[in-house]
Amino acid sequence: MGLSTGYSPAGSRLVTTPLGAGAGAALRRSPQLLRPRRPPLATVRCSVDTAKQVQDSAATVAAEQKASRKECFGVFTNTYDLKADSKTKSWKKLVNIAVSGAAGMISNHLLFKLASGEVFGQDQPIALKLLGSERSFQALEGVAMELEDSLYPLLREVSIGMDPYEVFEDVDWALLIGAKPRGPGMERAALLDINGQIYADQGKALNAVASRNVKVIVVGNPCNTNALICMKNAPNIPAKNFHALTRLDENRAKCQLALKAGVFYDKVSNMTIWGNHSTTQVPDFLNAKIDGRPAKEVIKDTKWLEEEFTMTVQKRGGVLIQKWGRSSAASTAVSIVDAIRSLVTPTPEGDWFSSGVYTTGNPYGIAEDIVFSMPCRSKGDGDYELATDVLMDDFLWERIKKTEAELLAEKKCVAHLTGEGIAFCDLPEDTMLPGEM
Ligand SMILES: NC(=O)C1=CN([C@@H]2O[C@H](COP(=O)(O)OP(=O)(O)OC[C@H]3O[C@@H](n4cnc5c(N)ncnc54)[C@H](OP(=O)(O)O)[C@@H]3O)[C@@H](O)[C@H]2O)C=CC1
Ligand SMILES: O=C([O-])CC(=O)C(=O)O
Repeated sequence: MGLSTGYSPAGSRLVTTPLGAGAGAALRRSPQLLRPRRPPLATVRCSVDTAKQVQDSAATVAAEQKASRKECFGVFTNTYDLKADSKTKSWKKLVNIAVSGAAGMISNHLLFKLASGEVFGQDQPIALKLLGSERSFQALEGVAMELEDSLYPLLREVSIGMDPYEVFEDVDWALLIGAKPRGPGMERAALLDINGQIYADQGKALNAVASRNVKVIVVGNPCNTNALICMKNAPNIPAKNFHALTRLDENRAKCQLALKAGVFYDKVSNMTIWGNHSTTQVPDFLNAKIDGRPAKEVIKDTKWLEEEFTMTVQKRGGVLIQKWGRSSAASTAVSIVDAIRSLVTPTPEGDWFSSGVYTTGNPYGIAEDIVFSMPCRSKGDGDYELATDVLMDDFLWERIKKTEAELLAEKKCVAHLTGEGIAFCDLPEDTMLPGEM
């Protein structure tokens, strides 16, 4: 970084300031400027590649700088030369990551993990594109200020906005967390409709402007059906690229098996969560292994596995809310990190991980055309294959059918959002999110 530029307190004029003062200038903006009608958005790159400046005409560069700086947050308006950094530090090409619900609880943990390099690696510079709303915009600026103050070397750009068509432009990853929480007395059908609408809009936006190979992880609940809606509204993006987060459930299940077996949790492998991220989910103890041996051989108490273990995992979120008064945020952020890392690093030989993915073409006989948590393996290229070396028995299959029935019913409730006709909502029973009791 050389000369640094920031917003003037007056707003429209760009001023050149000594290095570091750009952030201060951004923070001193008046309240109106802190909440502009149209928020600053990264419709162009935040940064200006100084190597490129040498070749381009001065006028083009000036225009590009003006446009880009206007649309980035605080210190991230500053010029940097990523090419020079890549050379000296062997950094990879910048990865663009969009996060929705970015001012929420989960994001508050996740963003700092992303920026620290623990997710994509210490040689991977990133740009964060944070999606908020009128409701959260000021909070989002607070989040961006904390990111500025953390001085993460790998965090090259931060932009904030309220329009998914602008925030999602060229993104390589979309971590979709924003969703209305289910309030007391609210029907699951109403939640499906409200949040489904959000995910239909965001799917359309991804379809229009994101990288053609964007990987999408849907966290906002009900995450399986939200992921299906998002995917159906993004026909130009491979269906395989959409995931619903069930990694938190997998982590919870591993923890319970480790506790019962008296081992550390890194000894538990092949832990599948089948189905919906709800209380019908199926933590699979038939295929799970402890220290390389079938879990059922190590834990001989079948009653415990079938009843207590299963229920504890299904309802872990609710118990946590009762204790803490809020839903899991830190452990959810950790599980999002795990989910991403499972896609960008090769799966250890013989193991697998759980993710809610599109069922079409699945080898297990699960109904097609839903998003269902299943065992996956990755070569570390962002893609995955479903594991085929999986055992099935009557107990497991019966439970899988129950969670499948729930997802098929959810799908009917949102037919108006997936382009499949008129919605008809007749849920088999009002099952709960893991966080509800
Ligand atoms: N899959 C999983 O394993 C888990 C999923 N979850 C789910 O993740 C989601 C986010 O959780 P968390 O970060 O704790 O929640 P928060 O309430 O802290 O944040 C959620 C964000 O959602 C956005 N939002 C979108 N629409 C609405 C709306 N109509 N009303 C209120 N907020 C809205 C808000 O941002 P903005 O205003 O900017 O849009 C808000 O910041 C929830 O749906 C939760 O159920 C939680 C734990 C585990
Ligand atoms: O229901 C919620 O919001 C929380 C949740 O998904 C979980 O803890 O698994």
